[in-house]
Order: sequence, then C-alpha cells, then structure tokens
Amino acid sequence: MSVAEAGEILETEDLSWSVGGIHIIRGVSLRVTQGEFLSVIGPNGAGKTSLINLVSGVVRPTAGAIRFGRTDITRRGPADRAKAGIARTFQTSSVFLERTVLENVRLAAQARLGGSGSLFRRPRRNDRATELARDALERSALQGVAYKQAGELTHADKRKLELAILAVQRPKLLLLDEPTSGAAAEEVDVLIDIARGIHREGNTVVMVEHHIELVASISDRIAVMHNGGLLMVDSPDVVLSDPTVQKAYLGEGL
Ligand SMILES: Nc1ncnc2c1ncn2[C@@H]1O[C@H](COP(=O)(O)OP(=O)(O)OP(=O)(O)O)[C@@H](O)[C@H]1O
Repeated sequence: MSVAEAGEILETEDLSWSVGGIHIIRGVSLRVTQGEFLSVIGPNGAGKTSLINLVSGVVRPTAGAIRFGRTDITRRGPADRAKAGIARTFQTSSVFLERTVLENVRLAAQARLGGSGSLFRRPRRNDRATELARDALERSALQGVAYKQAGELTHADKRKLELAILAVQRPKLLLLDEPTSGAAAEEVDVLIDIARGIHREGNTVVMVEHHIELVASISDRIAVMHNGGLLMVDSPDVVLSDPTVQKAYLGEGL
C-alpha cells in the first residue's frame, strides 16, 4: 500500500543528519497520518528542532528519505516544500514588523486566496481576505491588538501572530517548534489552545513542545526522541506511563 493510500501525509525513512562527523539525527523513521496531531518530546539536544529543520528543508539529510504524500521531497528546498503545503512557525520572514497585526494576517489570507501583485493594496473592510484575517485574529485572541504594529507586540502576542498567520494559510502540514517558548505561564494555555484550534480545522500538526501535560492533552500520538534517535511513538497514555520516559522527565537521564 502506498503512503497516500494509507492516509499518511509525511513519512521519514531512516533519516540521518551529521555535521562535521557528529551524528545529530540517527535513522529516524516516522509516519504522520493525515489530520493527526503528533508531538515530539525529548531532552535538550535530543534532535527535535533538527528533525523539524529536516522536514521543512532548512537542512538536508545525509542519509534517508522524506516523503510528503506521494512525493519524495528529500532533495527539495524549503521554498518548494512551503509551496507543497509544509509550513512552520519560525518563518518570521512572513511577519512584517512595520505593518499592523491585521495587515499581516490579511496578507497571508490574500496569498492563500491567490492574491497576486496587489498584496500591498489597502485592506478593504469587507473583502474576503480581511474577513478571514479577522476570524483568525479572533481565534488567536488578537482582536484587541489588530491595529498595533507587529513590531510592538509582546513576545506572547508575536507568537500568537505567527500562529494566526499559519492558521490562515491552511497548510497541509504545520510544524510548530516550541510555540510556547518564552511565553509567561498564563499565556502558555492560550497558545496551546490556538494550536488545538488549528488542528480542529482539519490541519495535520507536528509540534515540538516541552510542556508534557499540555502535550498529552492535545496529541493523538507522542514521539520521544533521545540522542538523535526515535525512542518510541505511541499514544500519550502509553508514552507517559513508560518507565524510560518517566525517568528521563524526572531528570535521571536515560
Ligand atoms: N547546525 C548545527 N551544527 C552543529 N551542531 C548542531 C547544529 N544544529 C544542532 N546541532 C546540535 O545537535 C543537537 C540537537 O540539537 P536540536 O536543536 O535539534 O535539539 P533539540 O532536541 O531541539 O533541543 P532543545 O530542546 O534544547 O531545543 C545539539 O547537540 C545541537 O548542539
């Protein structure tokens, strides 16, 4: 059965990445199902961000393959992968700091709707892109700062804006690398709720995140990384009750 028939949107096969003779990712074979919320956990330096970098095309593997649907994307660059429908959080280049929050999300909406050379025209109150943008702002708890310049936002609001921009793009696969990092405790739940909302709209999400309880509450499956390899991939219940995982998160190391 092909990957697409099995309902898988992403498959990494024996994926490895070395830099200067150091093995950072070691033989990771992972399958992500269409519509799934998969979280990636693991100790600092386990290789979680590197895996996201490999899938989004920021770095190229030294061995192994990556398939997106039926297509082998192993040798494709990040722009090509983005076009194919893979989006990730850290693409700060998609945030225009001197434009308002609403304009930023509206530009993303307009790009999705097939806007061409008119991206910078003045937003009209009732056009479709503005409607989509307002909706995304509401779901991301950003209505109150819609007319603020993106560069003036608090850290947490910037993270919300990144999520709102991604949400409005409706990517086929959304890669979230620690969407709550640097956010104050009271904002963490809000950010995770936004991620949950994006998933509920039918998006496939792969999220790297340190807040284990939140990860467990939101994920269909959890992948545990350690030392560049994949330790296990299973349901939150199975993963969190695993003695090795418990040991790792109690700080005793593996
Ligand atoms: N470009 C690079 N060159 C050399 N080493 C790198 C490079 N990128 C990552 N590493 C190393 O690879 C290892 C894995 O890093 P990575 O950032 O993927 O881990 P992580 O699981 O995301 O960690 P954290 O939870 O701390 O963000 C680390 O030891 C890191 O120093």
